[in-house]
Amino acid sequence: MAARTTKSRARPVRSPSRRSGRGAARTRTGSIALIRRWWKAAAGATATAGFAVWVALFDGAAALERARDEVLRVIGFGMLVLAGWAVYGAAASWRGWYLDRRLFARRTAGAAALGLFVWGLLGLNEARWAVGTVDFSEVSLGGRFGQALVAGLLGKVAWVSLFVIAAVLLAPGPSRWVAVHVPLWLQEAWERRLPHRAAAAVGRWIAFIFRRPEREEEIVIGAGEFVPAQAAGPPLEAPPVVFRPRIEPGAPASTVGTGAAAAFTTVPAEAPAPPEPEPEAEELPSAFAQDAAGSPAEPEPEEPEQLGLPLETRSGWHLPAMELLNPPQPSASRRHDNAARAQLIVDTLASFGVDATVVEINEGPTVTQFGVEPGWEVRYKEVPLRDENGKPIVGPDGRPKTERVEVSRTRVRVNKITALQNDLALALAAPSLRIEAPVPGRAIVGIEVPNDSATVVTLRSVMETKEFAELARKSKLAIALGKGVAGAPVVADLATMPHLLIAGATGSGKSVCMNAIIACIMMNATPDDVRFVMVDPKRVELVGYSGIPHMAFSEVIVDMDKVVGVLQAVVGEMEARYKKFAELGVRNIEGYNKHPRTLKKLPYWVVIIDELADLMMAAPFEVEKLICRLAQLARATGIHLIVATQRPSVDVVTGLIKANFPTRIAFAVTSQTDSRTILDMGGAEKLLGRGDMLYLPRDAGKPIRIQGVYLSDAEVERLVTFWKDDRFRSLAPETADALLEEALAAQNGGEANIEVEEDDPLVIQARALAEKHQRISPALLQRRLRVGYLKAAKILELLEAEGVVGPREEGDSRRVLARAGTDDDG
Ligand SMILES: Nc1ncnc2c1ncn2[C@@H]1O[C@H](COP(=O)(O)OP(=O)(O)OP(=O)(O)O)[C@@H](O)[C@H]1O
Repeated sequence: MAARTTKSRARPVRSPSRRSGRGAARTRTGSIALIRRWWKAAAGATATAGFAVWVALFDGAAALERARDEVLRVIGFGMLVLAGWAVYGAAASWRGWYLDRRLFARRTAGAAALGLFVWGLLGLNEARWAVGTVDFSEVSLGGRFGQALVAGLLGKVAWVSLFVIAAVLLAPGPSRWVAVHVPLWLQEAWERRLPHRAAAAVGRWIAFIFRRPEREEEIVIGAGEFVPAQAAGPPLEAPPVVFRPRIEPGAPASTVGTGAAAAFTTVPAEAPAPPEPEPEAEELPSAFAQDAAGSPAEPEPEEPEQLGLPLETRSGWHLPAMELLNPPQPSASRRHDNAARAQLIVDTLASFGVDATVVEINEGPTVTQFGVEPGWEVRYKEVPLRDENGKPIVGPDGRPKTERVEVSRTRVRVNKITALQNDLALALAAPSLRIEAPVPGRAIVGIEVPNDSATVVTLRSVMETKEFAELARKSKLAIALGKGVAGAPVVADLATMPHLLIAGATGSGKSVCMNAIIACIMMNATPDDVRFVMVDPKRVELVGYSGIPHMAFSEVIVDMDKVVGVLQAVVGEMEARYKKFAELGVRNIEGYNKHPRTLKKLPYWVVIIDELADLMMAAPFEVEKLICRLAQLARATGIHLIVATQRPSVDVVTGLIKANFPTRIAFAVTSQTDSRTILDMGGAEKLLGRGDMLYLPRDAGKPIRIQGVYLSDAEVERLVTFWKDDRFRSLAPETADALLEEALAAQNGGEANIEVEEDDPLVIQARALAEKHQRISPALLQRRLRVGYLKAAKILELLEAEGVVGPREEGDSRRVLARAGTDDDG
């Protein structure tokens, strides 16, 4: 302050010289001021002009657009949230909400959470809109910020939590109500099995999408002729639909009955087509017909590989190409409506008070399996309604009002469904129906309903599947059996079976099955790998194979006299193999073939007997003994038996034979007893014939239903021609005929040693038998006198010498000459 006073006092002091030149100085100062003013005016004018030019050149609209786009890109329509918050802030200050600090804090936090939740919701929405240069499909309606709010799983969890927080803070009352009631709703939904059903439906839907095998082209047997090939039909059924009864099965008895009857009238069930006559062998589909009309003799292998196996083996053998077999043909479209049949099944069950739903439909080549899930058996009770004083409430009609209350809830028993088998067959108008309860490994009951037309499963269609290819790579004895009820291929390894018993009524498909097994092996194994021993008493089925290099003995055995010798020869081979194994210290054929000291690999032997009943008639004791011996011991030596019979009675398929053949195939049989004889359980009597079979694998508790593969005679012929080709002549391995001759000689030698005296008690009994019969045969003596074939033949020779019986006639039987009996048992 003092300094400022000093300064102001000092200012008036001026130099005398300055005072003296005041006029000139004033003139100079005025011109400088003028220059300065001009300069300022010029600068101002220049700046104004520059600004005017800049304004003239500047594109304000574009800049604004850029700014708007940038804002939209970053916050998107989240600006609405910002606006909402601003409105909330204005309202809070206007209304003085901030005065109640706790309420204000809660509401503010709630508004913030709600705003962020809405912003996240916008961030989830990647709309196909664009504003200016902003594409919302890239940045979302919530802009980048909205997108960031819901990024990743954690972001989404946090976003959902924001909603909960907002709801709790802004609406605590309703939130509490929801929190109390939602668990109750969930509990009820759980009790009604809604989540289970939803999960099952989703699971089935996924399974339906991913599991369904590709529709293979197939051939269809139509009404007496093969239906011409058609393009693949419509999808078998819509994605999983659960069929529920249209009537209430759990309702009190009174509601069932009229309800069921009413429901049946509306079911648009289609009447199944009338049974179609058997196709004639000549009337084969296009591919088959081509064969009949003289197909090219033998197609040259085009593919270098088949099933991943080299077509040419090291020893010079060639394996036949797949083209030798008939290609799969497209299947015909079905006329039946599976959805209607499923509805009919649940309605029929419901009409008998059985609650069930069809949860799965599997259409196979011959039958369609409806997977039925048993429902609940609910018991109700009528309880009188009472007012708050405990008095019964009376209705307008004067009767006490009642309420229906659930008393108990139990699962429907499976045998309630199986007991309705005939009623279901009636409702579906199905010729026969089989129920598999439960389907192994599944929580459903399988109701198998025949299709209106069967589809032929060609051998090639199963051999070309990856299941078969995988097995064939591991085993030379891989077999394509057919397709299951859901159309999945079924393959098996004969080496692990290790023996197979096939039984079924005549015309059910046994021979086709055996031919398919043989063909399958012939397609994949050379004579160095596998050899066949074939016994065909019927002289029709297997004789066509004679001459192929796979035969262990050069002929197919048709003569019953040789059967015992053949079986003994096979036993001899088995024993010889065991000796070889012992020398090398190995335990089985695999060990022997891999052993470094093995000079020549041993081939597998497959012994095929077409009619066991004929063998058992000819020499029951020897045949049973030898077959059981082989079945028990031959497996390790690589000898496997396939035995077929059309007489599945206990005298043919004896307990001993059954015990030694754990793997069995039952074709259609006439009675449940026959089915029990083969499989130890019923079911085969319900089969439809023509390749429809039940396959009981070794360790399985239950058989699998399969439509067996079909092999035409022309295919067999082509295969046989292939293997009989001259180019293989030099390679043909030695047969084991010497072994057979040795066995037969031993059998004959044994015959020479059998002494039969005239006063032998057996001869006396034979004479007594002759008195009772008009004809007599060795088989009769074998059965009645319990002797072997050779002894029986010797006794008959003695009786012939005595003139009691005549000479041997057709079928080994002899006429009784000494006197005429009463019955014709021979
Ligand atoms: N897998 C199959 N697919 C379609 N049709 C088949 C199948 N198997 C057999 N068939 C039909 O059934 C008919 C009889 O079959 P097959 O000759 O194999 O019966 P079988 O049981 O051996 O009779 P038999 O004991 O009298 O010899 C065949 O001609 C064929 O038309």
